[in-house]
Amino acid sequence: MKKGKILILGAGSIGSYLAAKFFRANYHVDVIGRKADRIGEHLLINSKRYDFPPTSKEISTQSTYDFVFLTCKIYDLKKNLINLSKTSPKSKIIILLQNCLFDISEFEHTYQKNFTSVLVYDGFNLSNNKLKHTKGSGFLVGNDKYSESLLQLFKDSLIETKTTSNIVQHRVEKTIFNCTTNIFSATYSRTLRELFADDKITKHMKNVLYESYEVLSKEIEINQDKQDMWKKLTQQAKNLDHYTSTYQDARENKVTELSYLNGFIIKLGRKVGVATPYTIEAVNNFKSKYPNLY
Ligand SMILES: NC(=O)C1=CN([C@@H]2O[C@H](COP(=O)(O)OP(=O)(O)OC[C@H]3O[C@@H](n4cnc5c(N)ncnc54)[C@H](OP(=O)(O)O)[C@@H]3O)[C@@H](O)[C@H]2O)C=CC1
Ligand SMILES: CC(C)(CO)C(=O)C(=O)O
Repeated sequence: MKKGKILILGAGSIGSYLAAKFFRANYHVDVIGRKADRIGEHLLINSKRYDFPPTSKEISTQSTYDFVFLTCKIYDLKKNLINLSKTSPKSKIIILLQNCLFDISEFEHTYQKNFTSVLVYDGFNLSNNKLKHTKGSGFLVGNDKYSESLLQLFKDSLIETKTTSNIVQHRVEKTIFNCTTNIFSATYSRTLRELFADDKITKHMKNVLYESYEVLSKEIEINQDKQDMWKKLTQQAKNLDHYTSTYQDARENKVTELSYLNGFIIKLGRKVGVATPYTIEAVNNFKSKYPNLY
């Protein structure tokens, strides 16, 4: 007998990974994906073969799920939530996995209010039915009324998780890190190691980190200082032979999430009166290389 019912909306890198892991753990999994048929019946995760659940292009109405995972990009999130509310499958929990800063309460005017979010520290890259998974530190789950059942699901599906009592601080830190590295990785087509090996780029990245920090600290109390944050990022990233997700998107000619990262900082900077010249310069450099992907 199946253990529970799960809907995955977005069969990209993260969605396909979760779908295969949950399916192997004997959950009923429905996958919605525009290009999910490219995966077929088997997904290879780091060359290991997983059966892949049936996929479709439309959400079937009136179903009831234990979990709905929204694994689309942030720019598709609102549209998909509206679509979800129109087709109205019911779910006990709706889980958002997007990077960037967003306010969950923004979505709570939709028909269901049971949102939670998870931060992902591993790296995933899907190409046809092959998924490359680079080990970071797993999935980070906050501490709310949904955590227990979510942790149980991940544990049961052999997905590594960690918990935190303050997911907002982690989200802020991750946003600042992504603002600092991703745009440069894409603009210069470099891995993290290669970025940190270049003094000129490193200086620019540090200025972008400081600016992002200054802007966000006007809105949110950040529990570490910017020098420590820079040191932490440098230690974590300088030896990683990893192309950021933004570079991977740009290489595949896919719209990136940069307008929700650096673009968000520029807009918020204007609102709170903090100048962001280094971020604007980084965005202009990116746009001159990829005019349609911002
Ligand atoms: N990949 C990673 O390592 C990490 C990703 N994240 C975050 O997770 C989120 C998802 O990332 P990722 O999996 O890499 O992104 P992908 O672009 O690989 O996957 C998203 C998928 O959702 C599909 N999609 C969106 N809307 C619909 C819809 N209405 N119907 C059907 N399919 C839809 C997209 O289809 P189409 O291709 O047709 O647009 C795409 O295939 C992002 O916000 C990212 O920041 C966080 C940490 C790590
Ligand atoms: C590079 C990393 C790990 C942090 O900036 C990341 O989250 C990404 O690739 O988007």
